[in-house]
Amino acid sequence: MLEFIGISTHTVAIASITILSLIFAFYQYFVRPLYYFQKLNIPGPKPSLFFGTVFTKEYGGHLGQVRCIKKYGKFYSGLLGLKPVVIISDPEMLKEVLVKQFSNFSNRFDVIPFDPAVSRNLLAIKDDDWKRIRSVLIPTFSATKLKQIEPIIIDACDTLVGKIIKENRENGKVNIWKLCGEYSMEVIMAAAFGVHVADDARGQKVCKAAAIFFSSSDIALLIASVVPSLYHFLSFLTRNRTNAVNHIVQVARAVIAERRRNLQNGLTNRRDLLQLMIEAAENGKLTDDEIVSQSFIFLLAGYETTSNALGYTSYLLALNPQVQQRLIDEIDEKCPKGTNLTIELLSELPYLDMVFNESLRIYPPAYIVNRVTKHETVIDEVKIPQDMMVAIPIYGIHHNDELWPDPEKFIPERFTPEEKAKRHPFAYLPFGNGPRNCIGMRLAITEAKLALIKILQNIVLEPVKETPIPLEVEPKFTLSVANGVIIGVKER
Ligand code: HEM
Repeated sequence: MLEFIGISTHTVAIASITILSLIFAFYQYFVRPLYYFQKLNIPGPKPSLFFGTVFTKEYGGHLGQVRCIKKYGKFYSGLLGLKPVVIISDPEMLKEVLVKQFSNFSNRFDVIPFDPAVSRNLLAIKDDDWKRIRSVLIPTFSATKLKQIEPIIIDACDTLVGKIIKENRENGKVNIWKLCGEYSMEVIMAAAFGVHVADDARGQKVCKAAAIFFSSSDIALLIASVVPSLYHFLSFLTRNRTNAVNHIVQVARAVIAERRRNLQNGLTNRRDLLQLMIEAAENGKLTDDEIVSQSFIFLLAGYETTSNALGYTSYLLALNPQVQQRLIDEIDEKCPKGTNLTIELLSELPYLDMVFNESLRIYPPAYIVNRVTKHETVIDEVKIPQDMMVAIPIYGIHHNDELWPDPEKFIPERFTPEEKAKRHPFAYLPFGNGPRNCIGMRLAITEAKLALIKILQNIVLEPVKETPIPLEVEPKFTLSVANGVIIGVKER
């Protein structure tokens, strides 16, 4: 019959097989994952075709974590595009993942594909490579080594407070979010790239590149999360990001070369994170590619997180005058204006510690982290398959009212030693936990606390009519805010 209209049965057979194969492939690749967890009897929100659960309004982002924990409990499932993921929020189970069964959970799932020039970074590398590089870098972040970059931080604190006062005198208000960003950038550039942002053209080049990197489109990442193999075909969408990375890499290489020339010429170099890594390289412990990758990841993981933490704390203090006054009293007693700031001072300010901890609880800049299983395991009688991505919803845990009564309230007293002792240590994870926790934690805390002391020695923070209340928080690369945060200040 079909021969009458010029189509042979042979052609029809081939077309039918092709169509059936395509339907089968479509089913296998896109539809089957939707039922993966149903078969395993693991609860979770219903995934949608192509995008799974994590991009949906109801279950995606930081607020989705809170909703899901309430609805599905301590262990639920999701789909990151097509990738099955289990989400664990129970502190005891997390202790198992992050510490007790660490050897099975020592790697992360590669959500972000890194450009090859910076792919040897600590966040991304795996297994023995990670172990080796982490052990080389750990001493670089020790208290003694941190002391060596203290002058960089103190300088940046002075600049920050100078800028706040100037902006307030000119405008009667301050974009504290932006200024905290500049402060954090100044510290990380000086510490990890050895360049001074204000008066070094290379510093400005990296700053510009970083700004492009942090603001560039995530469409490629979104598509890659659905079909990972497509990422490399999307280079036209990631060109800006790749160029930005190349600029950052060029500067890092130039500074490394300059530092080596200095040493050959008998000059001494400043002691910062970069210098400590260069010294490790002299002993054959790191390659130049690895140093560049670490400088890059310190910028990526350390800039926005620390800046946001300081921005959120300033915002919370402005809105909570009683807490702010108590903190000012503590600062006035232990280190009044004019006292030389030092890292040692921080141990004398317990209320500052409580305030900063509570701020990181309410607004954890790294609001989700993950691990991946090497082999199948059982935790709390739940079977977790091999190669499974395990997500840890930090924001959801910090806002779980079973762990934190009145979770939206800013109550620094939650962090008195007595209150802390009553709580499971894995109910609070702003820096992750276990051997693969945040390596920059000590630097971040020091940087933020010294800035807060310097700020409150000089000014009082307060809300103005432009201050966003409530704060609209956006889950981007870090937990961020949409349009900056404007506050008022009064000089003391
Ligand atoms: C307030 C600021 C910061 C926060 C909230 C934060 C948070 C985190 C979190 C939650 C993780 C994952 C931990 C885990 O998976 O258990 C992490 C990892 C990491 N952070 Fe931070 N971080 C901050 C600042 C910094 C700074 C200043 C640096 C570096 C200069 C840094 C470098 C890193 C690196 C390299 C990793 C990967 C560690 C590894 O895999 O071994 N972070 N951070």
